[in-house]
Amino acid sequence: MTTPPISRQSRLHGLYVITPQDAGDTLLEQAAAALTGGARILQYRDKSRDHDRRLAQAQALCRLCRDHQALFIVNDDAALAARVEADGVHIGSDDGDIATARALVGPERIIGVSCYNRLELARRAEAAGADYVAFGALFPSGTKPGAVHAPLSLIREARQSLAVPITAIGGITQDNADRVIQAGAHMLAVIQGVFSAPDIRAAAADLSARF
Ligand SMILES: Cc1ncc(COP(=O)(O)OP(=O)(O)O)c(N)n1
Ligand SMILES: Cc1ncsc1CCOP(=O)(O)O
Ligand SMILES: [Mg+2]
Repeated sequence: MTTPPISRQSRLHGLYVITPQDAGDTLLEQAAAALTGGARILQYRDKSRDHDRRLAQAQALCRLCRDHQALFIVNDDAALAARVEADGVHIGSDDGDIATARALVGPERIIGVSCYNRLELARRAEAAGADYVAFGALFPSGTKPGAVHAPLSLIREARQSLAVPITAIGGITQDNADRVIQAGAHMLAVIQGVFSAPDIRAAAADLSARF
């Protein structure tokens, strides 16, 4: 009897790093450091409209994640996720609906959905086929200063009422990570707390060790 393959969905746990917009030529080097440190999931988040560059960077990051046995998620763009054969896509309220994303990425890939500070959005996302939900910003975020605030109590409440894995995002650092995990988050999504650290690999290793 052959062992069934481990699903992507079962790997939604641990440090989830998101690439910084300003990485420039060092994008791959920075991503490699975070993955070497232990990040289990990496999201390509690029708000530019440079299609060719986005495609090339997504392809390169996808290969890098495969080499590190990490999941690769594309932000906002389900068509790009499908094109580069990423493990999934992350969508928010401006990025189309779950049914459209599912039609683009197919039944097996991961769809993550931003639910901000609203549990009812998460319940609806779960019912519509989301594979994980994200709440935040838990703490003030230098990357997204205008992000709506989600309290830690929401993570606790969500953990009791949802079946899908929960990601926390927004201002997560080595100083507050333990509280977020204790509240019930399966994943910590982090940009500056890893990529603005003096030693990216060490910051990722420290945060990964909290799980
Ligand atoms: C893991 C994760 N959680 C939340 C977000 C935010 O998504 P969205 O609300 O669509 O905002 P942008 O990131 O697109 O500016 C995310 N990207 N990843
Ligand atoms: C994309 C996003 N959505 C809510 S906060 C945030 C930014 C997270 O970045 P950081 O970890 O630097 O606060
Ligand atoms: Mg988005």
